[in-house]
Amino acid sequence: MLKTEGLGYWYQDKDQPLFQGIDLEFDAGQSYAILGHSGSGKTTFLSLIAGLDQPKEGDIKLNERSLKQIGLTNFRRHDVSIVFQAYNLFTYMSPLNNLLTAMAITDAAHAGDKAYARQVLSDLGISTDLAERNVQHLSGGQQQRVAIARTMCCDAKLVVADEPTGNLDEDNTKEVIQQFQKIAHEQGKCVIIVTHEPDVASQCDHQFRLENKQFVELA
Ligand SMILES: Nc1ncnc2c1ncn2[C@@H]1O[C@H](COP(=O)(O)OP(=O)(O)OP(=O)(O)O)[C@@H](O)[C@H]1O
Repeated sequence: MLKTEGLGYWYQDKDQPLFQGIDLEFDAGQSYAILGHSGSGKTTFLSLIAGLDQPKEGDIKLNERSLKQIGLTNFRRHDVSIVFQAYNLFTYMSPLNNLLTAMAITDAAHAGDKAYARQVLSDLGISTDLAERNVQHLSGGQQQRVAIARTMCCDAKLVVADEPTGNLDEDNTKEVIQQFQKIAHEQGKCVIIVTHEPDVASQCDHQFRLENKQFVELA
């Protein structure tokens, strides 16, 4: 589904590329973890496949179409959904309105469907009562579940997450990873997660480590 071809990136003020010549394939219905030491370039890689930045070398293709051909704005709106460590919800809105807004912005099939949004939230343990409160009244674990619900109710087939469990305790981490597995296995989406935590990575279907400018697949 998503392919990188000879992908390379470097920041102008650095004399070395972060990675170069990267050929990877990510399939629908599968989850992938990207590990690597701090500063190795994991977030940079994620920002390229999320269409937030452009490669210096090589190409990224979604279903054989280059992101350049799709157009980054179009790609970001319809094809990719991002989950951040800091949740990045609209903090002045309720969980329900966060989902409705995301569905409207991305022209999702369920746009405007309040009952559907409530059901997705409820499946993730966000009660009808919580769904109507301001998100700032929710715990970190609950806010991350709202962020995941937002991803689930949008139609983007690619889901990328940057340290999604970085702020969560053990129980919430387990819950969140289970939800990502559901997104991959039940919704048939391609899930790519950057994480520092080997325990989190080992629950994904595939693991890569970014080291020495290359991605090495772990057994
Ligand atoms: N906008 C930028 N300009 C210049 N250098 C940058 C920029 N963003 C990141 N870097 C540098 O690029 C390298 C890779 O950063 P990146 O955030 O991708 O690493 P990471 O593996 O995600 O790190 P961490 O695990 O600590 O989040 C680091 O040395 C970082 O300082």
